[in-house]
Amino acid sequence: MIRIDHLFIALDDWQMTVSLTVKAGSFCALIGPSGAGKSTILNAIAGFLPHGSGQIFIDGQDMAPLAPADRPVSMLFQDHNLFNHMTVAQNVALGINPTLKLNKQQWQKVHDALDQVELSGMAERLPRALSGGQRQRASLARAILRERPVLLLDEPFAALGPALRKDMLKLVSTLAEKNGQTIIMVTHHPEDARLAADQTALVQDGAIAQVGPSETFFANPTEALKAYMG
Ligand SMILES: Nc1ncnc2c1ncn2[C@@H]1O[C@H](COP(=O)(O)OP(=O)(O)OP(=O)(O)O)[C@@H](O)[C@H]1O
Repeated sequence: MIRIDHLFIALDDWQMTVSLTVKAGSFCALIGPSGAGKSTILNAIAGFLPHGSGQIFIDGQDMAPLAPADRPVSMLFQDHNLFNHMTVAQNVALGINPTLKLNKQQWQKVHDALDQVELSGMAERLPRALSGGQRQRASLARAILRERPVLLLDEPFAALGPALRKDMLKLVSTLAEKNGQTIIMVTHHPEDARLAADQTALVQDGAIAQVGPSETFFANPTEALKAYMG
């Protein structure tokens, strides 16, 4: 379980205070206007942002003393996930060992992960020889391979067309379920939340304006959600 408890963050003159609980193994979508603080929440969980008061717990463990690399978290961004000078397999292998010194068994894991995202035929290609969707699948393979209990997705499929985005959402949900991972995903598409998320939270002006199970969330909109949805 992820528990964010009265987390306070100040960035210049912008401030945010957030509390949010995400059940272990579930999928939470963060929606909301630009600049509301969605990415800031993910960055705080990943340890990229120092925070003031408040706490973040993952499976009961306080994240405060842990450096980003030691947190039980993998993060996937909209782009810039892959190194252009490395092959797809090498990029995925970074998830196991940043020095790329892998034994035979570990390389097998890399190829198994590529298999899971249906990229096994492209292991030796450079990222530039992949489509946008294939690149995101390679990034996803690396995130899965790291076997961290929490997967943070920051608009990972925003650049993809609607059909491909839907496919990627299904893929990420299926793989996370199989691997028992908890997901928090930032999206600008409420339909993505409806489709894939167990729980949705509306982030607005540095606070959670509405949160609940996705099936009832959109059926019972607050004024804030009505305004966001237009
Ligand atoms: N390093 C920083 N220094 C100062 N202010 C920042 C910094 N990073 C973000 N902010 C501000 O914090 C606020 C929240 O930003 P954040 O990126 O979390 O929003 P968001 O909801 O993810 O927006 P978007 O949907 O546009 O990506 C914004 O007002 C932004 O300008």
